[in-house]
Amino acid sequence: MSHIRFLSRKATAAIATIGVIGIIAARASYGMEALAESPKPRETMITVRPAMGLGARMGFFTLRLESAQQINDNTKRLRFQLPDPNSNAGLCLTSFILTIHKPANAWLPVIRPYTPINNFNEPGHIELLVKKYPDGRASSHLHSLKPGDTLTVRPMTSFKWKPNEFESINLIAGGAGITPIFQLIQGILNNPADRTKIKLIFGVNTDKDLVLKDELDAFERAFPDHFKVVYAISNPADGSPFYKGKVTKELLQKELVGLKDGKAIKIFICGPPPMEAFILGNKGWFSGQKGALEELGYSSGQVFKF
Ligand SMILES: Cc1cc2nc3c(=O)[nH]c(=O)nc-3n(C[C@H](O)[C@H](O)[C@H](O)COP(=O)(O)OP(=O)(O)OC[C@H]3O[C@@H](n4cnc5c(N)ncnc54)[C@H](O)[C@@H]3O)c2cc1C
Repeated sequence: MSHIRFLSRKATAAIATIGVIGIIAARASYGMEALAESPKPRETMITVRPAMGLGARMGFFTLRLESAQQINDNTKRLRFQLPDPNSNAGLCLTSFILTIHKPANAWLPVIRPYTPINNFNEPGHIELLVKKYPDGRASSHLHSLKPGDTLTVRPMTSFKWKPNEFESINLIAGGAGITPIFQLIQGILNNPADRTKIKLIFGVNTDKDLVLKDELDAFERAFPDHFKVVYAISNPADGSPFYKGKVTKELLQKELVGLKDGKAIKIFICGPPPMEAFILGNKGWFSGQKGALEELGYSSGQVFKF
């Protein structure tokens, strides 16, 4: 019995390893193609020189942590130096990076996506905003990094943004899910040729979870005709000036802009699993739960989930 169990554990690990390598290779080649094919506006181009080391040939790069800033009790802003201080990171709107590290006692590496949030025009750096989950393998590792430590990453393309493809977009972010949404907002507003109107609904648990609020407020002041934000707090502090409660169907109905059946609209969403299930639905073998957006008449083609 124990022999059979041992063999099956080995087989399982081998299959898992092949699977992970396959996923990395497939996603890596997708990312390469996507980066090569996509139109690359000058302001969203970054050129990362490959690090000379393990993984360089697969498109992985080694970044050095310059500084780590604690934003609230569970979130850090991590600033990494790019290999070339004079170039920017080679990402197009929208992108994320895969981080990879191998815990000492683990067979397989831990690979997770994170979203650069700094201005893509800025040379020499990328910045991540990372929320630490209790026992979270990647987030705990990232939070443990000290200035001078290195991190292996792989750039990847997400939704390929084309300026002015949509007249208006609605963005729905929950908690740490603000990062890809913020990247999109910043990329649009930093491009004077992009006239897309943006409405953001940002839901969090408490007032202190409103990360990037200063930056969002500054965008709203600078681009009052193009960007509006609504903050929703499920457990607000006394006197909190924001919408009180979770993101509900009623709130979506009140705040989302644009026509449900218009082609000129797109909705982007990134949030914790329960929020995404509520808004997008949870359809599977045992559940046929409709999402709030579908109930409000939006079609799945109008929605992109990061
Ligand atoms: C495209 C994309 C971009 C992302 N960008 C960022 C980013 O910029 N910043 C950032 O902080 N995160 C980001 N994430 C989430 C990130 O990739 C990890 O999923 C997250 O950090 C947890 O990984 P972990 O290894 O620490 O936790 P795990 O070891 O995978 O899980 C540990 C525990 O945390 C819980 N947990 C894990 N993820 C979540 C979650 N999202 N909500 C609630 N509980 C959770 C698990 O249920 C488990 O109990 C992004 C995800 C995607 C898909």
